[in-house]
Amino acid sequence: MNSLIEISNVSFSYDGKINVLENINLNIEENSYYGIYGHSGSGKSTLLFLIGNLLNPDLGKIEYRFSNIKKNTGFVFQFFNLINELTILENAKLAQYIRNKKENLKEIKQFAEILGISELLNKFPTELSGGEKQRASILRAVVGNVKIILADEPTGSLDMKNKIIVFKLFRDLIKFNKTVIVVSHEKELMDFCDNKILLEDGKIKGES
Ligand SMILES: Nc1ncnc2c1ncn2[C@@H]1O[C@H](COP(=O)(O)OP(=O)(O)OP(=O)(O)O)[C@@H](O)[C@H]1O
Repeated sequence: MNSLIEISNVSFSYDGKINVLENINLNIEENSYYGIYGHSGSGKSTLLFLIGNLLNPDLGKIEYRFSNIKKNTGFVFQFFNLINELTILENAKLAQYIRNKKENLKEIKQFAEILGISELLNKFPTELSGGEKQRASILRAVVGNVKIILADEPTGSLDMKNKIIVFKLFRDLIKFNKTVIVVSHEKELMDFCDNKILLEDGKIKGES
C-alpha cells in the first residue's frame, strides 16, 4: 500500500518546556483505518491535530504525499460542530464549497446513503439524535473528495450501540479511497480498526 503521511521523529510541546509528544514515528498508508488510543492526557488529540496540520511539530517532520492538506482533510469531533442554522444537506454543501468551490449533490447522496441518513438531509441538526448528528458530521467530513478523515473522540457522547455503528461506518469509508484516523480512550473500540496505536505519556508504546 502507498504511504500517505510519514511522521518522523516528531516532538511537540505547548509551553516550550514539557514535551506532550516525544519522538513519534508513524507511517500512515492510503485507504487504511487507524485507531489511536491511550489514557486521558497521553497526547492523542495533539497527535491528530499535528497530522491534520492544525499544529506544527517543534522537532522532526511530517511529510504529506499529496498537496493541499486542508482541502483533503475532514474532521469529526465529539460534539459534532454542525451549523445548527443549516440543514444537514446545507452543512454538507458548505463543506464541499469550502473544499472545492463547488457542490456535488451526487457525492452527498452517495455518502448519506452509506451513513444511513438519506431521509435526514433536509432536517436541522437540532432535530436529530446524537447518533444521527454524528453520522451527519461524518457526512460533512467526508464530502468534497477528501483523502483523510480525522476523528477526535467521535463516540465520546454516544451510547454503545451508536459507538459501534460509527466505528463500523468508518470502515465502510475505506472502500471509497479514504483513510480514517480515529482517536479514542476506549480500547475495546479499537478492534474495529485495522491498525491500533497505543500512546502513553506522549510516546508510541505499541502498534498492532
Ligand atoms: N492547548 C493546549 N495548551 C496547553 N496544553 C495543552 C493544550 N492541549 C492539550 N494540552 C496538554 O497536552 C497534554 C496532551 O493533551 P491531549 O489533549 O493531546 O491528550 P489526549 O490523550 O487527547 O487526552 P483526552 O483523552 O483527555 O482528550 C495534556 O497534558 C494536556 O493538558
